[in-house]
Amino acid sequence: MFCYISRIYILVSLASLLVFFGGIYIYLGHSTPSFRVCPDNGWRMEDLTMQTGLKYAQPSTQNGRTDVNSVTNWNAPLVWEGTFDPVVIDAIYKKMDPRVAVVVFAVGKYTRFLKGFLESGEKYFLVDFRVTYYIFTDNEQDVPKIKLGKGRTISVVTIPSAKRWQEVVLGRMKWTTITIDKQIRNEADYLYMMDIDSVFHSRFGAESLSQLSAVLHRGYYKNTQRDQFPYERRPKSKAFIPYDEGDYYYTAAVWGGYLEDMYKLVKYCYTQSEEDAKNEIEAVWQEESHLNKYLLYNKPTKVLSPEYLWSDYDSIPQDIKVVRISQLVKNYAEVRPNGGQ
Ligand SMILES: CC(=O)N[C@H]1[C@@H](OP(=O)(O)OP(=O)(O)OC[C@H]2O[C@@H](n3ccc(=O)[nH]c3=O)[C@H](O)[C@@H]2O)O[C@H](CO)[C@H](O)[C@@H]1O
Ligand SMILES: [Mn+2]
Repeated sequence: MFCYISRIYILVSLASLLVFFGGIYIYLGHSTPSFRVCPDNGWRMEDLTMQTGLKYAQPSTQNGRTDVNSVTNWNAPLVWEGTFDPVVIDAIYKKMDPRVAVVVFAVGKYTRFLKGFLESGEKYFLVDFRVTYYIFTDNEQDVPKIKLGKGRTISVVTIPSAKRWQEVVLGRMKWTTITIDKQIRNEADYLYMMDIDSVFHSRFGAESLSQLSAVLHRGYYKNTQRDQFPYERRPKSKAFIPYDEGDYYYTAAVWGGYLEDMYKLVKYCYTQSEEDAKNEIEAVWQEESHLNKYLLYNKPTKVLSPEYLWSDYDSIPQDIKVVRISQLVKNYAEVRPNGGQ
């Protein structure tokens, strides 16, 4: 009898242990990427909690931006200056203290852009957050020594040189996929992909963080009909989008999200472009075409206005109240290994 009870007791104990640890395993985010937990402090991503006693302006249901739309037709925020309060946003996201990876490529002559990008990034990009710049380059010696803020680091990844710029821009998908698997997965909660030929001019903060955030391309955000978007139109390519479909045209120069969601998307762009290469076709705007295809059928959870990537080539219209980061004017023919466009 005693023996029988103790056997039941052991079985029940084992079962409860299983349930307990199973629960912790699921809680720690091993089930779905959107349930990730910051490993350092156990804070769940996108828990919109805030400390008590914070002082900030009362939000209004009546006043806000009226000159632009600040919500998509799938009810995701469309972020413009004036649609968020940085005090509230920072309070929410600082509680989690996420680790943010920024992946940039500086291959060939593009190392000249590193200094301006990094120095301005230290002034304006997610200030007071933990940031690691992953610099993929074929020339480690040309990575400048920049004074970084607390909790911010640089990690250099050496990759081969390239003969064609198209090879570099598409290669970003391949090398990022490989390096997330090898290294970044254990070091970051969010990941951004960015062009290096840009300079930050103003706050680019935690309001940009979400499961998947994409930026409206400055050239097509206002009056362009969907059949005029520069999507890939040849059915032979994996990036093909028919003329009567499309939401927006997104830039491939700034995009970000949860590490695992970004991994899935970067890998998608990589494998789709590999398929295209097998079929002897290259999408019209390389990875940007594949990115736009993905985001049409897998909607981003935040859409960022062109404030989050403007260009020094263009004048600034009324609805762009602040330029947060801008592409530099460059001599394409001089800076690219196989010349211009
Ligand atoms: C504003 C915008 O929409 N930018 C996109 C547009 O780029 P851009 O015309 O701005 O292309 P780009 O010359 O800046 O190339 C994209 C990035 O690749 C890297 N790079 C490129 C060439 C090279 O020799 N070495 C090197 O390191 C570097 O990080 C650069 O910023 O079209 C490209 C693909 O056609 C990409 O989709 C860019 O994201
Ligand atoms: Mn660029």
